[in-house]
Formats: sequence, structure tokens, C-alpha cells
Amino acid sequence: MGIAFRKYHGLGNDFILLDNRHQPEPLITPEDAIQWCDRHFGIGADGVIFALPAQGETDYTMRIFNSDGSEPEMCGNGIRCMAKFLADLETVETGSARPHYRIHTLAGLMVPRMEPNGEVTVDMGIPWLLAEEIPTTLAASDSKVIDVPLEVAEKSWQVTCVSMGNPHCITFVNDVAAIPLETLGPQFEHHPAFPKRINTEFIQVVRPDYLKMRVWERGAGITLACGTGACAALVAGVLNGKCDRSATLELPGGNLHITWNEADQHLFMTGPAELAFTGEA
Ligand SMILES: N[C@@H](CCC[C@H](N)C(=O)O)C(=O)O
Repeated sequence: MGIAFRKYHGLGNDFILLDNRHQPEPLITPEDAIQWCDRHFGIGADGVIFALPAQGETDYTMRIFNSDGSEPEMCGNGIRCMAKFLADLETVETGSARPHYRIHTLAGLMVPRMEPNGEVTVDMGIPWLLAEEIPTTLAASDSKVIDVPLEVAEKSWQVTCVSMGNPHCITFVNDVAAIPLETLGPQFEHHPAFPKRINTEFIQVVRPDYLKMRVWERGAGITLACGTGACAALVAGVLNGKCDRSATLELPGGNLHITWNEADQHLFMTGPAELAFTGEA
């Protein structure tokens, strides 16, 4: 007997979801995840997500392995997919699903809420901005990293760093389509200034409420969308005076809507989460 899985995606950022609610340890190893995520020899995905038992005052716990087997702290598109997965499981089991979930992650509490149109809005918590929190050596540990120079591929880039629990390095450019992401991405990811590696977003400001984004993800490479990256990019845009606190982020896989509340500093992300197919591996 194999392990049953369901594959979901958020704007083409795709994940294998496992019902791990009966035991606290992930059903498969990081090595298995590498094999399962392989697009030629496996199921194919950007990561594997485990719906685990609750911790503390939460409903469930989420863990994720990237397609290279590393374990990130958080995943924005993934948590929308996890909410949809849980709602689908609960509907089969009890005939109805909760309108929202309190989910424990390595980045703290996240709260996805189901929208009437099928999209999911997630309270992503508060961004972390200090260099030691990212982490990066680009500034003193208790300083923010806003519009500082970083040497990559024999060029100086002005970068801003934001942690959404996981680390992001954001660069504003005139034309995202002109960025050679395949060659630049790995050089940002493995730059010695980032001891835990980094997710890298290139952002083009079309209007203060509309940004275009391309992303190179730590542990996964080029993906069609990144939820934590879109949140980090909006925060970087606000910190650099380039965008509004509420904006649409256009990614290769589609659009996300992000709002950074002034009152409590929480970020809210709204976007789709869809079932692609189910199987057994
Ligand atoms: N695609 C995700 C982020 C997944 C984790 C990332 N690769 C990391 O290592 O931090 C998202 O939608 O946020």
C-alpha cells in the first residue's frame, strides 16, 4: 500500500499535500521529498506539505520540505493550499468545513480564512526587518536592511531584506522580464551575506498599487509564484516609498492581493488555491 496524496497549487506554485494528522512526524523523509518533487522521475512539485496535529492553541501544524529537501519556516501559497486541503478533508469526513484555521508553523501562527469566492485570505503576521532576524550580514544585527548595495555577478544591486519567517532579498528593477533569473538566482541564494540562503524577488513598480514580480526561491529555483515573497516585496516597496500599503502583485502564475495594516502591522495575502489531482505514491 502506498501513501495517498493530493496535489494542489496556488498560482502554479505546486505542492504535494499529505494527511499527517494522525502522527507528529512527517510521513516521508527529505530524501523522499526530493524524489517525489522531481518533474521527470516523480510526481512533480515545488514542495511537499504535511498537515500535522495541532500544537498549543492551534487547529493544525504545517511543515514543508522544499523540492531540494530543505525545510523552510513558512510558505504563503502553501498555507492557502493547506487550508483548502483541510477544508476538503473535513467536508468529506463531517459534511462541512471550518471557515478559518489557526495553523502553527515554524514562523509562528498563521490564520487562513476561506473567502466566499473560493479564494483564501491569510493573516501572515508581522514582517521581521532586522538584519539578525533575516538573517544577513549586510547591516549591523539590530539595523534594518533597506536599499543597501550587494555585489552579485560583478554588478552592484540595491537590495532590501525582509523576513516573513523565511528570508527574502528584494531588488527593484525597471523591467522584470529583462532579468536573467536562472543565472542570477543561484548567486543571490548562495551569497555569503545570507547564512541561511535567501529567496530573491525582482520587482517592477507599474503603479503604486500594482507591482510585477519574478522570484528565485531558496531550495526550489524559479517558481510561478511565491506568497511570502509577494508579502516581503510589498513591505520592501513601502519601506522604499515605492508603493501603497495595499497592492496587486502580478506573478508569472497570476495575481496576489497584499495589504500591510498600519494599525497592527499584520500582512494579509489573498489568492487562489486549487486541487490539481489526487494519487498514491
Ligand atoms: N513558495 C513559497 C515559499 C516556499 C519556501 C521557500 N522556498 C523558502 O525556502 O523559504 C511561498 O509561497 O511563500
